Amino acid sequence: MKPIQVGLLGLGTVGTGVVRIIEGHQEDLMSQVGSPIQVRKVLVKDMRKQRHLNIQPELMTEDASEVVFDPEIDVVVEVMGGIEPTKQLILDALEQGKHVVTANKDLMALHGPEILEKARANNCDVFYEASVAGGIPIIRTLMEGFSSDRIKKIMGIVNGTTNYILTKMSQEGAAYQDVLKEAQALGYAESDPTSDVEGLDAARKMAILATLGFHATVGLEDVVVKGISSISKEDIGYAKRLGYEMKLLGIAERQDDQISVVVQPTMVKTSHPLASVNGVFNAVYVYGEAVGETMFYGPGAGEMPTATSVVADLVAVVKNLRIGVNGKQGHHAYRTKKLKTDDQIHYKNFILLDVHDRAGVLARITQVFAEFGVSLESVVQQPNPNNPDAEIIIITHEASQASMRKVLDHFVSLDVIKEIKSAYRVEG
Ligand SMILES: NC(=O)C1=CN([C@@H]2O[C@H](COP(=O)(O)OP(=O)(O)OC[C@H]3O[C@@H](n4cnc5c(N)ncnc54)[C@H](OP(=O)(O)O)[C@@H]3O)[C@@H](O)[C@H]2O)C=CC1
Ligand SMILES: N[C@@H](CC=O)C(=O)O
Ligand code: NA
Repeated sequence: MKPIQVGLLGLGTVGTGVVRIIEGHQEDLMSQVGSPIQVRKVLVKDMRKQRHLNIQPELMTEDASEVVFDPEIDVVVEVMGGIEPTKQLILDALEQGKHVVTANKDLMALHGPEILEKARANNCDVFYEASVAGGIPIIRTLMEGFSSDRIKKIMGIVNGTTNYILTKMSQEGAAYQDVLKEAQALGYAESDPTSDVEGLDAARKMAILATLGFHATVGLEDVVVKGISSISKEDIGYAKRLGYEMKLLGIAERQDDQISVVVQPTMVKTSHPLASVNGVFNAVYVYGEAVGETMFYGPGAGEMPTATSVVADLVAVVKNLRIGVNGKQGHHAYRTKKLKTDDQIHYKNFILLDVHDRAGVLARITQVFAEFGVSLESVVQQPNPNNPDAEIIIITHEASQASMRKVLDHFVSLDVIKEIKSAYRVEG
């Protein structure tokens, strides 16, 4: 059978893994799809750059048109990242009737609907398994494995870089900046690592997962985002002492036809399976009305895990080619999106207050919670040898986001409170 010709856009961390898997697993791949898979052309930015694998120099190009307009190329694998010129290259490839596999969550979260529409119009596949949770087959799981269920909640640790940083801070007391540098050296971080640490990368992934899970187009603008850069060692220490782990959690919830999607540092009870997801590992917890609780775990970034998902998508394209069903996936986002308002979003909260140590303080504080209808699970006042004042740690029962905001706003002007030191969502 005629070899399948692949054009690669990018030969960085993921692209290198893709070439290694195509070459190293060729026999198995061929047995599954019925023909050899060959890399025909590879786009890079700088051909003089030293590469970590042996690749014939004549396969490399700095001219994207040699990939997207080559009539011999059947599938374009996009692992270069970014929005432009990447988006235009993908649209051009689809226009040429080429199928596309991409690892690009930035692009799929922002322009997924346009790209998928173009693919349908040209009877082409666009697969993007590697874009969320690197090596975990979560996109295929939501699209196919849970097609019969109605998903109510998706909670994910979907950014390897931040999970790596938080784990090292929690387990080794490591300094934030040092661990970030390590994550960059290991190829986990994005070219602009602020998108990892400020939660944007996770937000893009949650937009993709929520779109697939709830069948409504969730855009990046619908995700409320907070990153990890303001988490202190002290916060992590408090979390541990109270029986929680600090995680950057993406949480997408649906109640009837209303949804909410957030990414924020969250204190996760140590008994919850997400609390023990450490290092660069990712996990996605999915709760379905019929199936109940499920969780998917694996490496969320890195050369070979991410390339595994990319090449699996490539195999899916070729299998579709064999049976002539490319571009026939149908619409996944068939529902109208309705977002919850702040008073419809409920969760437990952790609050750490620095207060004046005098009579009546606790009563004043609990009065504010009562005023806004927030019920408390526990209130602990503890001396701090480094602090002449007192620290009060509060865990609330589930309360609406709107009420909690009012409580915190009120605290700012309450004379007995010196500082709201931290406030986090609590799960589990
Ligand atoms: N790294 C990871 O663990 C994961 C990454 N992803 C996604 O995969 C994609 C690739 O990531 P990664 O491999 O880490 O990125 P790298 O930065 O390591 O590699 C990017 C590659 O694309 C090439 N490239 C970038 N821009 C251009 C351009 N304008 N023209 C030509 N070539 C270009 C670069 O060329 P040159 O080598 O010459 O500089 C390089 O080979 C991104 O979308 C990322 O978000 C998804 C999951 C995990
Ligand atoms: N920078 C990302 C890479 C994978 O998507 C991460 O750290 O998870
Ligand atoms: Na995946």
